[in-house]
Amino acid sequence: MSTTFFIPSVNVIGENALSDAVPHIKAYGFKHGLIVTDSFMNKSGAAKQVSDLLAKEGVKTSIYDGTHPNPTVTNVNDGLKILKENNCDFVISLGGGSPHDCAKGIALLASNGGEIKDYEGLDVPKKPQLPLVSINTTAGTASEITRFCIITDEVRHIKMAIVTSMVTPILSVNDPALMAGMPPGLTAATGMDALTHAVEAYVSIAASPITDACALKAATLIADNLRTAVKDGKNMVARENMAYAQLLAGMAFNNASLGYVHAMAHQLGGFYGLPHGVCNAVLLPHVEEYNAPKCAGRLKDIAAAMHVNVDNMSDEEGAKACIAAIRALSKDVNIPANLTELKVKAEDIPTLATNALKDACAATNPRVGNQAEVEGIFKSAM
Ligand SMILES: NC(=O)c1ccc[n+]([C@@H]2O[C@H](COP(=O)([O-])OP(=O)(O)OC[C@H]3O[C@@H](n4cnc5c(N)ncnc54)[C@H](O)[C@@H]3O)[C@@H](O)[C@H]2O)c1
Ligand SMILES: CCCCCCO
Ligand SMILES: [Fe+2]
Ligand SMILES: [Zn+2]
Repeated sequence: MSTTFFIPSVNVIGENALSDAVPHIKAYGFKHGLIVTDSFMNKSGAAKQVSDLLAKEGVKTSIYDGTHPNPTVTNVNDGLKILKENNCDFVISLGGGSPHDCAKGIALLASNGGEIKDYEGLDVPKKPQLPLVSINTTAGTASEITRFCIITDEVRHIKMAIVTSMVTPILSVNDPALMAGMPPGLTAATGMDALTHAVEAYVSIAASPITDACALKAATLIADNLRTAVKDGKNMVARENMAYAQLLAGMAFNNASLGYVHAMAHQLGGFYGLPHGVCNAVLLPHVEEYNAPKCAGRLKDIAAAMHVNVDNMSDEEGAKACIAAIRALSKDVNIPANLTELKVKAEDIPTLATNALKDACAATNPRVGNQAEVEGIFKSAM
């Protein structure tokens, strides 16, 4: 059976990526872009920096800066209104995963019409979204390159996964200078989200030689650079390596998908509005302990990529060493120790587990669990 490898056709990464991306954007010939961002990125002046760069090339911009962390259906509808009022012919997302996903929702409705919930699930939209240029400022969700769009339905308190190549941006920008201002907690959470993407993609039943290469390199770069990026956010070598790491991890999961960590983390995000990366980091060791009987050798490979000496270890020992390395990294970057610290309530676990088993990410987990087992994993993380 063949595999398909989805990524944007143009991806500008590293020092000066933002200014180096401008000629690519100009070449598309767009006239008026909607910048989709959040209030922090607007107040910090980043949105003005982007609009000024484009204005110099004769490209007009309008701004929607109402994106919430875990963007909502209302965010998408509010942004779409501004896009239509200004007759925008393309969309620019500026920020982390939340503005990227909000922008995907806006761009998708601009070309396909209807409501965002109409597109929940796999490959529903018939037409590509309005062209999207994604400028990334966290490292990261890799939403700036993926075919996933996660929108919170604030009425049903669930996160809808819209999975379609029709939401893939045409151009992604990863400039470490836009990431240098991330506080240590955000650097740690988004870095552990990227590690989760690499690990889940590598143990996924849909892994391929291409996604494996991306996942292992991502794990190495994260092991080598995340601690430094958290301790010294102005270390631009660490910031640039984390930008590459999260992009590689995104290339992996965009094509191998994910597993129970994300399926369960999405429920915590939808139910409690908890930060995505933190939920993943707390759940990751517990899910991989559950998965280990089915993918010990794969976890041993991840341990080796994270510079653990597994030469004389069995697969089972290597898997244990991998989970220990993940826990050590999590601790070193001050990720909360458990779900209790995140104020998750034990009485919610049955609902969280039911919804996690329905999440699109669950389908590629290497071990197939049932309600009781997934409840057990949540309980072990409390
Ligand atoms: N579509 C996908 O492929 C995909 C993958 C993983 C996660 N996600 C989604 O991404 C969202 C999480 O995104 P995130 O973790 O990037 O965070 P985020 O976009 O929610 O941003 C979190 C906070 O950090 C701030 N911030 C962003 N960049 C900053 C910077 N450079 N300096 C200082 N502050 C900055 C934002 O203003 C915001 O207040 C979740 O909704 C999750 O579901 C999507
Ligand atoms: C299959 C849905 C993938 C969602 C991206 C990570 O939040
Ligand atoms: Fe996710
Ligand atoms: Zn993620």
